[in-house]
Amino acid sequence: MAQDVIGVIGGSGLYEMEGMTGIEQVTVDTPFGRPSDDYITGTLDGVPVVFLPRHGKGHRLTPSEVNYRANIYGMKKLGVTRIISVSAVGSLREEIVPGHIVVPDQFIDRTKGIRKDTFFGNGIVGHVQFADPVCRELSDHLFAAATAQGATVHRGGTYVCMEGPAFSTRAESHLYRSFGASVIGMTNLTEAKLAREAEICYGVIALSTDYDCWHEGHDEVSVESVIAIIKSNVAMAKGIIRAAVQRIGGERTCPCASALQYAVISDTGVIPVETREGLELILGKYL
Ligand SMILES: CSC[C@H]1O[C@H](OP(=O)(O)O)[C@H](O)[C@@H]1O
Ligand SMILES: Nc1ncnc2[nH]cnc12
Repeated sequence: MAQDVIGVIGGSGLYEMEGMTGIEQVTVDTPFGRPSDDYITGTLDGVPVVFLPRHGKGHRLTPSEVNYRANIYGMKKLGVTRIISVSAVGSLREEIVPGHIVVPDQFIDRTKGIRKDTFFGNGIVGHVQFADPVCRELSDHLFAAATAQGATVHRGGTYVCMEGPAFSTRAESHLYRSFGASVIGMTNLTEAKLAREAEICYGVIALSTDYDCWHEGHDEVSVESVIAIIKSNVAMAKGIIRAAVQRIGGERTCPCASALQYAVISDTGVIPVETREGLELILGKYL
């Protein structure tokens, strides 16, 4: 596939991407195991796109079970340089009404170390910069695309990434509000870290589906209420993706493209052969 492929990771409620043409279902093997599902490759209004449902078709994988490393590695293998993540989130702020879109620019990590969130280890140590965890350029395009589609869009905001799968306690929900966080979900931080290590730009279209459990005037979050909001907004979300892929493209000038340049601290001589081979696609040019 030609360069400059856009990856779309569909979250809860988004298991396929309508409107793609020339589609192929591609099974990808990775040194990190199997991705959530086969990738769907093709074009969306002429733009090369690769689609992957994060939880697998039929929503088979919990947020902790998703093999994020395989998912991101597979995207890299298919030539993806930018990933649009589409996700459902709970709102932690009054003004982020269910049905609104948020394009977050920060994360707080409340995962529990169960998931693998780095390509490093097994004899190679590296530390990428992550102060700005999403790609600013890509996020600007996502904001513009969502606005052009008529959505109410909040630019920036902090996404709390919890482990799940149970939703938060009320005390936790209030705690996250006191942090100044905007939204809560269970997946995006892990993807953002791995995308950064794979030098892939990462940006998020988050659909606010509920007020979690802090809001006295609203029922606490349930799967039923989340799915109801997703269903009534899925056309808008797909419209935003279509509009976004038209805006994105060309040479990358952001720091994401060279995130690994100064990241590796290990002496190249000590890196085991199998580790080196497994990371050739991601790190080969630096080793
Ligand atoms: C169905 S509610 C909880 C579920 O929804 C979000 O999924 P995603 O981020 O893949 O859109 C959240 O992270 C949980 O996995
Ligand atoms: N309230 C919430 N907490 C965590 N993940 C969510 N996804 C959608 N709503 C959520």
